[in-house]
Amino acid sequence: MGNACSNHLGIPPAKGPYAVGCTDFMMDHTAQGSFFRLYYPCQETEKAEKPDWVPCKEYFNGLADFMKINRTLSEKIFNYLFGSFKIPAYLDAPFKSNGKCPVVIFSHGLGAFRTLYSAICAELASRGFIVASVEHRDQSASATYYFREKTESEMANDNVPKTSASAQDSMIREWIYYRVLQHGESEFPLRNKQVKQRADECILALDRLTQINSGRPVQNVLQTKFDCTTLENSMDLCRIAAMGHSFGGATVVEALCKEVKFKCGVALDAWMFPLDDEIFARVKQPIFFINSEKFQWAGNISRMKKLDSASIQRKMITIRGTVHQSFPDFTFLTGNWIGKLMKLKGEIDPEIAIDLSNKATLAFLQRHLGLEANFNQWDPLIDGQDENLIPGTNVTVLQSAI
Ligand SMILES: CCN(CC)CCN(C[C@]12C[C@](c3ccc(C(F)(F)F)cc3)(C1)C2)C(=O)Cn1c(SCc2ccc(F)cc2)nc(=O)c2c1C=CC2
Repeated sequence: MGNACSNHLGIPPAKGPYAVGCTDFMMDHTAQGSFFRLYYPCQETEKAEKPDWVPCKEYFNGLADFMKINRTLSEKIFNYLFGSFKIPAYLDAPFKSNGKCPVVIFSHGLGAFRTLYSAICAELASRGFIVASVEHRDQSASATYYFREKTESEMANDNVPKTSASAQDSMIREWIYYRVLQHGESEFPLRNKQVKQRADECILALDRLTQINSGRPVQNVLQTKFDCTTLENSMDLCRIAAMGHSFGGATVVEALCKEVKFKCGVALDAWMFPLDDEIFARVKQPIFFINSEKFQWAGNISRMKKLDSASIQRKMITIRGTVHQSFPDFTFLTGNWIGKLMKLKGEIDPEIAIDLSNKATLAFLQRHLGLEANFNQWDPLIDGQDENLIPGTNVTVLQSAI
């Protein structure tokens, strides 16, 4: 059953002209460092294998904590349901592009982590973007890790001979799990602090990419086979956007406010709660809100509308028949009835929904990053002109609430 049903299920392959490479990058090794999964246009290589979608079991444990279900039981279920899926990209494949690539920094949602939006990130990479999907250490991720040096005693009782000890052997992996809101703890102070840290982590990821692009030596603490020097002069650092899902959508608004290098933002089903009221007047860049039909509510939409501006382009569309989970990869990985039961799928075919979201995103990025591609063919989607799109929102917002 497991393998049979997973044959027709899987993360949809990217549709753009480029093959997609994927690698992980962490620098430095501490919890204050930058950790992201990089998706990029690569050389066609049949020999490279595709990376595991969920890199290790601790992520499933974190997901169980997030969903308040038992760890041992859920680890078996998750492994059975999702253990065999691969990402539609070639692990550590050599970078290839004719010309400088625009850059997108992607921020995941509450309880998610860096690998769960590969359908979106791989699609952008197949269209010529370099995409860094950040893994946040603000305790909003289901799980994440960093490294600390081994103590003398830990080194002592190692059986690794000192001679062969590599950087990795002198380091211990430390896990940070999802921080559950304590009983009676008010949510806003936590989420507000987290959204600020998340924005800083997006800016730090951009700084690391800038370092890699300049050819200055970088030290990736993860010993991948990917050679970062092949990315020298590969990025167009005048064409940078921020993108994110849910909590990651709020992170987009916060990051745009803090860093003008982000020329525009795309917020997928943004959760606006963590943001300070006074931020809305301070954001100067164009923002595209792509919403699901089922997740949004009046209070959340009215905060998005606070960003409406006569001079700065702010757009909003809603994809019919979608739910909050229509954006992360889970929506492709279960059969219909499990998917609908767990609210991982809406009424619309998940591939049609993500295709609309991706094409609308590409059109918006071409318009506001000044790309010379053909993504403007999808301009009508930015205005919600499609049978599966609603211009603006389906949610009624009282005029007084705006
Ligand atoms: C009871 C837990 N309670 C926690 C506060 C609410 C939990 N919840 C609804 C969920 C996530 C759900 C999920 C995942 C994954 C499977 C699986 F089975 F496929 F693995 C199933 C069921 C459980 C749908 C959300 O938090 C929704 N949400 C999300 S979901 C982002 C996400 C998380 C984990 C993923 F694997 C993929 C995507 N990101 C946000 O930024 C925000 C919200 C709400 C406000 C802000």
